[in-house]
Amino acid sequence: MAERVIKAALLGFGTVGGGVYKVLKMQQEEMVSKLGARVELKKILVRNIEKAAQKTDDPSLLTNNWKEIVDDPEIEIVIELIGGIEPARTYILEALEAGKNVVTANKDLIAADGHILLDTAAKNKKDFLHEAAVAGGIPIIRPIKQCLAGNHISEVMGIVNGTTNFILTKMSQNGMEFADALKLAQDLGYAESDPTADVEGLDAGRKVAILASAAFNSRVTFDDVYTEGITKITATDIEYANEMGCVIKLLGVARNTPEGIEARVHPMLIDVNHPLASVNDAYNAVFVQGDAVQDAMFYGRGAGELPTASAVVGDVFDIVRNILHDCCGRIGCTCYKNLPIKHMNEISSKFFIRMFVEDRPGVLANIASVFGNSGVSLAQVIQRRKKDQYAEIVVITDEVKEKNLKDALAVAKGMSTVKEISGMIRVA
Ligand SMILES: NC(=O)C1=CN([C@@H]2O[C@H](COP(=O)(O)OP(=O)(O)OC[C@H]3O[C@@H](n4cnc5c(N)ncnc54)[C@H](OP(=O)(O)O)[C@@H]3O)[C@@H](O)[C@H]2O)C=CC1
Ligand SMILES: N[C@@H](CC=O)C(=O)O
Repeated sequence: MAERVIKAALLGFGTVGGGVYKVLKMQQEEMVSKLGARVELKKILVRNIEKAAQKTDDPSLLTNNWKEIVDDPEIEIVIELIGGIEPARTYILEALEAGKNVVTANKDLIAADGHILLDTAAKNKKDFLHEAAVAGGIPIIRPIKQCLAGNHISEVMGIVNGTTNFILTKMSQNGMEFADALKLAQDLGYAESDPTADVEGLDAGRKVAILASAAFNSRVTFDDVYTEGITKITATDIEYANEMGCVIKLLGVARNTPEGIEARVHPMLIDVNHPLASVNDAYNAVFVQGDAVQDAMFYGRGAGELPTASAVVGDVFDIVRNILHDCCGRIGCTCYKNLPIKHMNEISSKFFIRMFVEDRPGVLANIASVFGNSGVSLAQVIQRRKKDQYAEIVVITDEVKEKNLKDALAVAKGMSTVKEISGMIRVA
């Protein structure tokens, strides 16, 4: 019997697009035994054909004309790896409407418009798969939607951005400057085309929105997620954290609480013995808590060419099986609930606060009293450096609502004895 060939097109030939091209080549022989068919790239959409020609031994694959792909009935799978909202959104919708299945790693788009893309796929009985959009090479979307479908999931949390984890690791273990560590992360292909998305916590926020929607069966978009990045974390914060037996990690947290869904990304001090403390470099780790499975942890490379391509090609192979069994479109949008989002002000944590205050008797007592008036009690006070007439102090609060902490800081900032509040980090 003739070998079945399934034709696919790649949109974008950058870090991940190049990785997918390589992984498909690496799987060239074995995929036929695995799937009962061969996946063949028929076209690669690029902007600059001359530049892209250096990355392939078959430049005839390259095109800068989208119509050559969307109007080609032979192409059954479109792999979108351009990134960003437009033209990716238009291409994906047109591909689905033209009866093609789609794979993407585009978290920006899914975190904003995932329901529209999934509904369009369902209407056309086509697959829209996006495993690579969260935590790079780690399987997490499929496990949540399929393997853990028998659970009521109450929490998903972890390290979901490789670039910031790489930067924090290099700053704390090698004393590297922020800018140098970021440059290295860019050179290694971990960062987004605009790395602001990584360092300001936006990329992790998008992943938290996607994870929360899948885990809690309720639509959570990027706008629902509180985001804070790592740009304000200094070498001094890292030193204090080390002294306290902690490390600083950028964590994404999604919780399904009786008051609504908590969805947030921010740096956090965690004990060195916490399992996430040893997740370093561009590695990611995600914890899932379900009523039946209880605890599950997923760990692996969260970014980069081949790890991300591994997740993309897994989706492509899944689609090939669905095509062969004529069952595309099996899993559409799983958001059948409409749960409220809990406001950040209502979320409770302990806090690490670093400030410069006048170095004289009574000042600390005054600060403690101001915090106490807003319902914030201080569990620990550390005093270290002195500069002129000022002392740098670090206070660790007891667990308190964000709103109370903000009120206390607003009053403290106005105190004549407080020169500056230099840092505020939540403590796990
Ligand atoms: N890098 C990673 O580790 C991971 C990335 N992702 C996601 O994967 C996607 C791709 O990321 P990545 O490969 O890193 O990004 P790159 O910037 O490396 O690649 C994007 C490619 O798309 C091309 N491109 C941009 N606009 C167009 C267009 N209009 N038509 C055709 N080609 C276009 C770019 O061309 P040109 O070279 O001309 O700019 C570039 O080659 C993004 O959605 C990203 O968020 C997900 C997980 C991990
Ligand atoms: N820029 C992202 C890439 C993968 O999603 C990251 O650093 O995690």
